[in-house]
Amino acid sequence: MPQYYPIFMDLKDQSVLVVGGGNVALRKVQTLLSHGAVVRIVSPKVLPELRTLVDDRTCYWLEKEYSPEDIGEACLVFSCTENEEVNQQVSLDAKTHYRPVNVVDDPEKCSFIVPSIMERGDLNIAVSTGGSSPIVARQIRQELEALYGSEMKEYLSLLKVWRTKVKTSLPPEKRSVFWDRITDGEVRKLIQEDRLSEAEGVIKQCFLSLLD
Ligand SMILES: C[C@@]1(CC(=O)O)c2cc3[nH]c(cc4nc(cc5[nH]c(cc(n2)[C@H]1CCC(=O)O)[C@@](C)(CC(=O)O)[C@@H]5CCC(=O)O)C(CC(=O)O)=C4CCC(=O)O)c(CCC(=O)O)c3CC(=O)O
Ligand SMILES: NC(=O)C1=CN([C@@H]2O[C@H](COP(=O)(O)OP(=O)(O)OC[C@H]3O[C@@H](n4cnc5c(N)ncnc54)[C@H](O)[C@@H]3O)[C@@H](O)[C@H]2O)C=CC1
Repeated sequence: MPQYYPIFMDLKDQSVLVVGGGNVALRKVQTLLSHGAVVRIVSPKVLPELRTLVDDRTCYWLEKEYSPEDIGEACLVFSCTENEEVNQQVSLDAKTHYRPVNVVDDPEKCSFIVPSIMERGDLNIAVSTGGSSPIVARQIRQELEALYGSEMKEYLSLLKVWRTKVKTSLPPEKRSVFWDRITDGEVRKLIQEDRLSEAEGVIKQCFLSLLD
């Protein structure tokens, strides 16, 4: 089988359906909410943690068993029940409506699977083992978290600001000299050591040295 095709999807204000209200549903709902999705849970029961999110109006809960019309406007569908028949039905209905679907315990019924993710500001790393071992995906994510610390947030936002300036002020051949120098490790290290103004100084000096 070919590998899954990874994409980064904008879920802000998009409707997402989660069928089931157990631990797996909770994990998926938390990640979906932190990415701005409008989450609808369909389940006769939900865990207290999900109940709190519903009470706080962070997501919606339809207190009932799943039925096909629940697919509604959902741009993504997650089936997180322990009932294989229900999971099979959700998968079929979603596919009939051409909606991407994730079924927790059966990659065969999935049209997409969820990676292990880490975020540091604009840095977003997603790790997948294609379903071979979610635990290994988690471990690799944890190794990457140790490698890329909180400095990445500041580092990337600084580079983003300079990118616009550099694009308009330097010719292409000088731009690559600039970026090679700025990303050679020194600036990131200074930010790591909380020496932000020195980091900015290195960037500024390099920029000025390349201006005609
Ligand atoms: C195929 C996939 C479908 C999907 O869910 O999209 C799938 C399937 C299954 N997972 C199972 C078990 C566990 N999964 C986790 C955790 C995560 N599982 C995630 C993704 C995926 N899981 C997709 C493939 C990802 C890939 O590898 O590419 C993560 C990355 C993302 C997320 O779910 O949000 C998230 C880590 C987040 C993080 O911490 O970074 C833990 C807890 C842990 O270890 O922390 C347990 C043990 C808990 C327990 O068993 O109680 C089982 C049961 C059989 C088994 O035990 O193996 C199946 C079914 C099967 O394999 O048939
Ligand atoms: N992909 C993954 O990461 C993992 C998958 N699993 C598997 O995923 C399944 C779910 O795991 P948990 O959340 O721990 O189970 P759980 O038993 O805590 O939750 C199942 C939920 O489904 C709901 N449900 C049952 N019938 C329904 C219906 N007809 N319509 C709507 N909702 C319905 C229940 O009310 C309950 O809230 C299990 O089969 C488990 O083996 C387990 C661990 C990890």
